[in-house]
Amino acid sequence: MADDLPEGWEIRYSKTHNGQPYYYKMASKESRWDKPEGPPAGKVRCSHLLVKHRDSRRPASWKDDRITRTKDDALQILKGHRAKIVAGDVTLGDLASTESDCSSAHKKGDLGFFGRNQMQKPFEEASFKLEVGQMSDPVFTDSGIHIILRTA
Ligand SMILES: O=C(N[C@H](Cc1nc2ccccc2[nH]1)C(=O)O)c1cc2ccccc2s1
Repeated sequence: MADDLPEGWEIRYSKTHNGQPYYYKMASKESRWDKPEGPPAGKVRCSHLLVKHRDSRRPASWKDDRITRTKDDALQILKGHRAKIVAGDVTLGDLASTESDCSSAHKKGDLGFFGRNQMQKPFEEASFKLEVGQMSDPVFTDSGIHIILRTA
């Protein structure tokens, strides 16, 4: 699909090879038959670990059908998780698998690629500020409190 090409690339159709599709990058005047790799233009890929609390939009998860912890307790728990990741004791993905209150826990917290206007604004803003490989500070959304890792 041409709508998931990396920044600056476009799909064209060969005039000399039976209309065969090829890929062209205007800036470098590069052309190639195989589809270029890389994040789709304007999108990021992130994983996250979510700790919900009693004021969350949906105070329930695969882990807990009634979440009653306070927002402050959720923040302390999340800071504890973040410290373990920063210390290198565990990866965000592995910790998300057991500790995240988001259903993405079953995919090590991976949310896939997303563009702007797809996630709650605080989550989007934090995600688009991250460099690949960087982890956020705690981010507050209506769902709860997140740490976000940009993976692509
Ligand atoms: O909204 C979701 N899950 C909610 C919690 C939640 N709220 C979020 C807000 C922003 C980003 C991720 C978020 N996850 C739930 O389980 O109550 C999503 C789950 C998944 C799973 C795979 C890919 C995307 C998503 S978005």
